[in-house]
Amino acid sequence: MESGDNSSTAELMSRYVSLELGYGVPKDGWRICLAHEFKEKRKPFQAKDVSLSNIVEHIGLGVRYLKWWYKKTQIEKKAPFIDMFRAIPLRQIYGAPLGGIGGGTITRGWRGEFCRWQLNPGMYHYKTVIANQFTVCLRRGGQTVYQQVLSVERPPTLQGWNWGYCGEYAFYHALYPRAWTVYPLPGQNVTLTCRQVSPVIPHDYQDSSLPVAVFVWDIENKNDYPLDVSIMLTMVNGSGHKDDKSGGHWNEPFHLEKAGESVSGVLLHHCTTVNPYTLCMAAREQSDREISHQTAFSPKGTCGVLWGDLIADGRLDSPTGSSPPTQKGEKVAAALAVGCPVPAQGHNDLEFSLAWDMPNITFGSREREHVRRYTRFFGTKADAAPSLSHHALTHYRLWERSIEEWQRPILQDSSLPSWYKSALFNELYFVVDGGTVWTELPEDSDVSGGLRSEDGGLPAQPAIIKEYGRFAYLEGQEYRMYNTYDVHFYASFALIMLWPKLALSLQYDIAGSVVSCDLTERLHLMSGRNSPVKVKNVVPHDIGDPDDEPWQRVNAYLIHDTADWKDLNLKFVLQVYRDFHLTQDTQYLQDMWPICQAVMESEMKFDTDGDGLIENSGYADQTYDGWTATGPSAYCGGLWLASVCVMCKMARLVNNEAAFQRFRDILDRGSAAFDKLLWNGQYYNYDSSGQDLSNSVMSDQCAGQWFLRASGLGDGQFQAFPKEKICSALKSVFDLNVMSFAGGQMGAVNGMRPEGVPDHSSVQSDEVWIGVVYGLAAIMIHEGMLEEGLRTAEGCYRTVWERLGMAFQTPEAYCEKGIYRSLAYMRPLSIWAMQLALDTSQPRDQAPKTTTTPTDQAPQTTTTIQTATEGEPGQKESQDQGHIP
Ligand SMILES: CC(C)CCC[C@@H](C)[C@H]1CC[C@H]2[C@@H]3CC=C4C[C@@H](O[C@@H]5O[C@H](CO)[C@@H](O)[C@H](O)[C@H]5O)CC[C@]4(C)[C@H]3CC[C@]12C
Repeated sequence: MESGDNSSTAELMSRYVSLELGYGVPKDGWRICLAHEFKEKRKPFQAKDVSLSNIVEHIGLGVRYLKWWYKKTQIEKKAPFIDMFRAIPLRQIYGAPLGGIGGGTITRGWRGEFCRWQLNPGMYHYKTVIANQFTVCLRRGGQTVYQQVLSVERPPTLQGWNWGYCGEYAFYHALYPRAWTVYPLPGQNVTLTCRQVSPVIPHDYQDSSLPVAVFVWDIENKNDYPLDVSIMLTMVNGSGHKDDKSGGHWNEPFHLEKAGESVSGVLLHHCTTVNPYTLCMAAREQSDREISHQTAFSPKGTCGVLWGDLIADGRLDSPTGSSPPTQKGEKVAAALAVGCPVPAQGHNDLEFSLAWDMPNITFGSREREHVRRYTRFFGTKADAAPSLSHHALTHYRLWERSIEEWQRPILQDSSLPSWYKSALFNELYFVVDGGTVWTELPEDSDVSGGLRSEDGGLPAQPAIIKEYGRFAYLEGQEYRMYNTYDVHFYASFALIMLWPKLALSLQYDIAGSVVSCDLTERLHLMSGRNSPVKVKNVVPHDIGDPDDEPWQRVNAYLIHDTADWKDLNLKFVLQVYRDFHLTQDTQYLQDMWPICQAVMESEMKFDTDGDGLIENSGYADQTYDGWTATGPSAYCGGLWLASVCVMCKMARLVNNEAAFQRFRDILDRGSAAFDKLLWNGQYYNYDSSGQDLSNSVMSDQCAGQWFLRASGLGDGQFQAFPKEKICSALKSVFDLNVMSFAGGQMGAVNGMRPEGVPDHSSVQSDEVWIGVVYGLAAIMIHEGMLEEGLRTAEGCYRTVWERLGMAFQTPEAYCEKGIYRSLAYMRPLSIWAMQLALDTSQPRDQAPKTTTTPTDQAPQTTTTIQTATEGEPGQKESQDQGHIP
């Protein structure tokens, strides 16, 4: 296996002309020269990309969607949860987002721009605010010798500033949740390294919730004379939205001293009627640092006055007091400068923080007010920006230590390739930048669906949600539904391994929704039929649209009636047991067991012929919602058998012998039917319809086995599939879907014909789903096919991050040529399943121990996974065998 392989990084860095490597920049990560241009420019999937036969098949949906879209956008004046007519065009600009989990995000581009905003929960606004910049000022002997905006842009506005930093001199390096930009200053013998740190810390449920980030500027002076160096941060009050001009915004300087540490800066009060917030830039006071500010300036025209102010003496001179509120139509900005001396041939550094305090939020319906998680530590009064900044500036070194301890075992593992290390950490951006919200559970809310624990239901306020809050993230920035469950199945590995309490909290919410119903009838666009929004005892598709009232109104998705989807209930059962296996939380298992029984009972109706195996219903009734399955299928049938298998396991754990016997019998009969109806000697057929394409090779055919393995099952007593058949199926997928597709360089196509041509029969069978590919790679690793697994996943990483310029916006899908679908998508978080597979399948003394503890009671940084596989008794295994009282 290659280690430290950077062949394609070489392409991304080919225009870099300097030899400088910056200060403290790690070896592994995603690295790109600021002058790089991606050659390939892909387009979003549109109706015109649909083949004639698929147009004919989807004509009804197309017409119904158009009517629905018109009503939504033109009459209700709302944004559709999926806007098929206004896909986000590809901008190959994004870098690591700023901020912790669930407090809103501001994404910076890899060239330093502030360009993607999610301050209103779940709602994205893509706009580069050009006045938001860092500027450097170098002074020698009391004279300014160099002043430069650290941006390669040359905008038509702000002409009084010195733009156009030469991109060939600088590079960006992301290893999320940190990122570095290295700027050698041409002709100055000075190199600046900006390190961006966000508090995204596994097993930490406090600082990880904070809406803050820190920028540490390291200044290296290679001259044999000293310099005075100032860095200025300019920020507009707002996000480039039309609200910025709505009037009433105002700024004020602040100073806060606490526990012997002082910070000062500027507060930018953004006084909108909906979700007002305060943005705050600050710096820590130290003896040889000079902090100065400009409370307010107008970010239009040349802005030469501000520029001249800094150039004069390396500091800013502001009028005292706060600025008057803006007039309608007017924008305001503020600036903060920090300066320090840098000795000859020496170093110094400057620290800035950026915080945004929006403690109370409403979603699109404006029906309820929610409070964000961080208010537990910083209050709900909307006055927390100074203390958030103080906390960030005095704690970021601790955060970094925790991040380093967590990442170190993986980064130092020389058996792992460099691209994988980048993929693993950088894909994690979506936990934060997935429109994520993390709120407190309101005192009056009842997640039990009305059936109280004393009646055998869930607690109204489950302890996990009470203590750790409520968590939701979008299916994708373009597919605006929270916690889309069929997709979360893949992505959930990141949460359960890194923030297991959030994973369990989400499960309690889903469980609550299972026992609830909303019998309002509505039109489902694919079938054209009316049916209820949500019926009882089935898992919802999603927990709602942030532009409506999530948790309150679930199932924003109305393409299909998902009450009849075959995968959702099974994915709940599989996650429950995997989560229990990884956390050993017996209360969780006890609470979820009746819900698992209920959803399995609902699922039984899909076994219409009583052979122990469920059947698909002849439409796209599962996560591949554009790919029809008829009769027993490899995907849903496999998930079913795996679920029945874990029901056996859980029945044993809860000491329910009758349930064990029942599920054991189903497993025996179902396995035989699965084998008979789907096994073709080499792999499991896509479905058993007997139609022309039913023997397509599906890359995801072993998803059930994947979850069994991730749960320490799949062998011995709790086995659902013969090992040799799984291995043969994976080999077929590798040979056909991976190696016979796009020269083996783009991951695995969803569906492949046995003769080696992609299955073009549906709009999704010839797509590559990046999250599915990472999951497939995980199964391969579990089954001992490490080389193949890495090779498979590498194709996706290199395609997305190095070829297509989709860093920090990994899409759901791409085709071999030309198009992609749904940018910034949840599913690719499944890369963490690869890490789980590596952790559990490597010899124990060499395994990088990186994931979760069984109890996870206290915030931790580095952790150890303690799992054992079935038939390989260990301490954990003996725990699993024990009954739960
Ligand atoms: C008459 C016209 C000229 C032709 C119109 C054809 C189109 C109406 C359809 C062709 C392709 C369809 C889309 C394919 C994929 C979709 C994704 C889906 O949402 C989520 O997708 C995930 C899979 O990627 C799934 O796992 C999640 O659970 C879903 O939430 C929503 C539908 C659609 C956009 C689909 C809609 C119709 C077409 C554009």
